[in-house]
Amino acid sequence: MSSAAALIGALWRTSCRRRLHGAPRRSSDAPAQRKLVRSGEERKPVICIEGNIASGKTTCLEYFSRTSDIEVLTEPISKWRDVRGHNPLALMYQDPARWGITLQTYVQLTMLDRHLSAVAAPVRMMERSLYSAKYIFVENLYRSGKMPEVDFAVLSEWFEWITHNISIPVDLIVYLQTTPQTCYERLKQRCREEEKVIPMEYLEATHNLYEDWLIKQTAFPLPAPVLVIPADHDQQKMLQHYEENRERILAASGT
Ligand SMILES: Nc1ncnc2c1ncn2[C@@H]1O[C@H](COP(=O)(O)OP(=O)(O)O)[C@@H](O)[C@H]1O
Ligand SMILES: O=c1ccn([C@H]2C[C@H](O)[C@@H](COP(=O)(O)O)O2)c(=O)[nH]1
Repeated sequence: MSSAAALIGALWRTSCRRRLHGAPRRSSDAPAQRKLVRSGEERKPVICIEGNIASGKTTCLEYFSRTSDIEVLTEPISKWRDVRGHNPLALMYQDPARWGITLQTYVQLTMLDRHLSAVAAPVRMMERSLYSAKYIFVENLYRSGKMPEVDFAVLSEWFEWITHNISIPVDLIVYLQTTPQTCYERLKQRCREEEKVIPMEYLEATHNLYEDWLIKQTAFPLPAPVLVIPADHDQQKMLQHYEENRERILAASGT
């Protein structure tokens, strides 16, 4: 994979991360943790756009992609739908107990690759993260009884090894906060073949996990501060919200 080469030249180095005053402990804040970091590259701000399925993340990224100084990375969903001729996303929705670990292993790899890829512009905005793959989707499969305990244990070991040993810088999380009902309507409108089987209960479960993680901040460590943007509004209103929040987003990323 493209970023594997980046790791080969990586250095073991003490990772001193900025810590917001009073912010909850973050997963990447292990004291004086020596982590693998990309070498030979200036550190640039990274903003992750988080939100439930069909909440409007891609649409938000499209809007910001019109700004030349921002590099936009969407989720590598085309890979999840086609790895050497197989479709692990479709398989997972057909039989989560059998294929959940297959999809989530590949999601973890491809998201890690996204995080480690060279940043081509002064600011990076990316859709979701290694963190939400684990804290929302793996967690949901496990809690709903659709992922065997051994699969959850193996994925958790991988995740913990990665986050303890590799620096995954995130400077700001922008949470597009929707109701599950809004997502259900947008999901139906988008009509992605693999997702036709998604029931409302699935969106409620992932919504609750997002809320526990990013709003109540009780479930899992936060890798970065969170900016919440209410996202149930129509497209035009959302574009206004993005414009209103542009400075806060870019300022919070340190630019
Ligand atoms: N504010 C909005 N109001 C109505 N429909 C929207 C809005 N934002 C996005 N959509 C539509 O909802 C669907 C899902 O949006 P998308 O940006 O793909 O979400 P995500 O990337 O979070 O899955 C798409 O068909 C998109 O055109
Ligand atoms: O870790 C993950 C991340 C995503 N998915 C699924 C959920 C959706 O069906 C797609 C992503 O689509 P968005 O509409 O952009 O949220 O992939 C998953 O199963 N596991």
